[in-house]
Amino acid sequence: MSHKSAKDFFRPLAVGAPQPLREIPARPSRAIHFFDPSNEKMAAKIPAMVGTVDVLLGNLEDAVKADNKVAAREGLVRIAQDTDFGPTQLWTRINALDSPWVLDDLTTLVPAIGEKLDVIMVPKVQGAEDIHYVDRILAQLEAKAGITRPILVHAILETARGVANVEEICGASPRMQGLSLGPADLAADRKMKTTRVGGGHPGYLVREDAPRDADGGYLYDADRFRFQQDLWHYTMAKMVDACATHGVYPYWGPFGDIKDTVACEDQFRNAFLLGCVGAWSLHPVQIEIANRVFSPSVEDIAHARRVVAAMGDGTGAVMIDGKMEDDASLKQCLVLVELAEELAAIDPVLKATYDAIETPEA
Ligand SMILES: CCC(=O)SCCNC(=O)CCNC(=O)[C@H](O)C(C)(C)COP(=O)(O)OP(=O)(O)OC[C@H]1O[C@@H](n2cnc3c(N)ncnc32)[C@H](O)[C@@H]1OP(=O)(O)O
Ligand SMILES: O=CC(=O)O
Ligand SMILES: [Mg+2]
Repeated sequence: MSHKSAKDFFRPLAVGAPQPLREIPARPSRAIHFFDPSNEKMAAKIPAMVGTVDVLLGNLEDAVKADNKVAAREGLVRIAQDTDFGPTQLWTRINALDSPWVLDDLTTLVPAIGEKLDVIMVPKVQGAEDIHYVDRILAQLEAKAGITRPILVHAILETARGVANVEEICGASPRMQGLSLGPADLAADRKMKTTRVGGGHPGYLVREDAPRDADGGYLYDADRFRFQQDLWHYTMAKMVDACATHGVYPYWGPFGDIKDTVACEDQFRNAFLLGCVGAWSLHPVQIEIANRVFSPSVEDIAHARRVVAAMGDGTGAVMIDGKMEDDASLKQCLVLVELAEELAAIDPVLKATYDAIETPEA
């Protein structure tokens, strides 16, 4: 928990810094699309991607070669200054707080493109102290540059200590926009014995009981079903609870097997069903997957609207298709209906799809 008193929580941390937000706006962010601003081929594609993806993120940290750190920072400044982002958010991922690059990242980006930067993603966050550091320096830089609205902060949950401190991280600052689960660094930090970027592992499984022979002996050699388990369930659920408690947004992070679009979709859908609002896209092919998976389906919206219509003032119990619906299932339906409305406001194709759903009689 923050050590600030409640009355000071929403006070700017530097004279002249913008007033902190009291609520994080629910802006669609189904795909956070990563690009390396020092990679000319990738960078050239960014202006045309505006409007096709909810968030474009200029990555300065891992996956950018050490020799290219300055070029990436300068490339991001150039792209941000030259591009009209319209409805698309612009985020960046700065280098780690213990790296030789992060101070220059912050002191360069905020004055140059602070008005255009919606969110700064901070990697390898360990506890509230990391957020407090970023919070204060951002306030100082915003004040100096005359930035008129606060730049929000997003933390990556990718260390064991970060997971242990997840609640205090979410509540460390009114700038906290959300958290992403970073499975690659987290696996390394925990000393998990995997070599992948997200996804399951064939060795992490539960096996069907061995059948018995006529004398009741176990047939251990028999063919038995194996059910691969989810390595990330505990962390994702813990992250979602911490985010919901503090009014910030949870995200799945990267899925590294770019060619396995089916497993990527599964990973994203698990995150969606468990409460996440989006995931990272590392390659253009993952944008469509995230946009589809993190938008409520036509079937879910049709059902949710039926429940809303049938529930009248929102109290009591009704039967729909043999199932009991009441105040609590109505609230779940409203989560989907409200998300659909937010997405329809920025996605005309989705709006037309949702508008075409027949609305039931009340
Ligand atoms: C693991 C923990 C983490 O920190 S994950 C986050 C850090 N990693 C990243 O940000 C990775 C970002 N993505 C990439 O670097 C590339 O997509 C990787 C995975 C290396 C694949 O690149 P490549 O072999 O060029 O793919 P490709 O030949 O299929 O590319 C086709 C065209 O699309 C482009 N492209 C590729 N990725 C992006 C991207 N993220 N954003 C925009 N454009 C992208 C390629 O440059 C290529 O362009 P062209 O057709 O040759 O002109
Ligand atoms: O930064 C992301 C990760 O998985 O590590
Ligand atoms: Mg990482």
